[in-house]
Amino acid sequence: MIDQASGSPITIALSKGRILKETLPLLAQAGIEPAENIHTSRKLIFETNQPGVRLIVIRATDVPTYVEYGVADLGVSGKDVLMEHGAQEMYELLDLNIARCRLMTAALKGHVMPEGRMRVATKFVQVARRYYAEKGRQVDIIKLYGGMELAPILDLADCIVDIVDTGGTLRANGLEPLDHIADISTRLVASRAGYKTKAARLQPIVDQLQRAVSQAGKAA
Ligand SMILES: Nc1ncnc2c1ncn2[C@@H]1O[C@H](COP(=O)(O)OP(=O)(O)OP(=O)(O)O)[C@@H](O)[C@H]1O
Ligand SMILES: O=P(O)(O)OC[C@H]1O[C@H](OP(=O)(O)OP(=O)(O)O)[C@H](O)[C@@H]1O
Repeated sequence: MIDQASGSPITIALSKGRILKETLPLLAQAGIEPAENIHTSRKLIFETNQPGVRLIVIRATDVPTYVEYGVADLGVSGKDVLMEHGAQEMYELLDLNIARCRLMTAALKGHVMPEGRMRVATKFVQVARRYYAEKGRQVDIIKLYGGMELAPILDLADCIVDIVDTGGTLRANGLEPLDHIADISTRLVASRAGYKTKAARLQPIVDQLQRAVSQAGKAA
């Protein structure tokens, strides 16, 4: 029998924002509940009802970094963020099947793409670079941090690489989806090195989350 409270704490890194709202019910279903209200607290680190298990709540784009350096044992991160980060030193343990969306290219309706270099606005710089390199298309990437849909309207870019869910944001701004780059959902990740050393304590949490995901799938 393994004492869950023994040794160093298990730290789970959660992405704040959109993903957090959907992650907390899954964690609760898996038996892990923060000791105080994450939504109203300004704290970044939370003890839980499980001795030796704590949560950190950070920017979505920072989760892979905490996991990669091994200071978080598990992380909850969008596949888009993992693709952009590179995430080579990580295991993808589970598809949590939340915050589902697509990574796509989009442009103003009817926009004629240039023959030569194409201007692409995105926050997914590495993903876009890889995608167009594979297609053999010459591009200039313009890094933005949000509201990518504005770039084609003001002729800052010919197209964008962004998240599309309902398509409502594209439509509202006169854009249309073009190429599908990847299906996106939220993943549970672990650092390769960290997972091996703590596997006996991490695996029960992964198993419980797997059950929670299955139950959520059946309920939907
Ligand atoms: N419209 C959407 N529908 C479903 N999932 C989405 C949507 N937009 C983003 N996501 C997913 O949710 C994750 C977090 O999105 P959110 O908008 O909370 O963060 P962000 O604004 O990208 O992060 P930050 O505030 O740190 O820049 C994304 O990485 C993606 O995986
Ligand atoms: O297809 P839809 O259902 O309209 O969803 C897509 C929008 O959602 C995301 O933006 P978010 O609301 O997270 O804003 P931000 O990326 O500008 O912060 C994404 O960047 C798109 O703009």
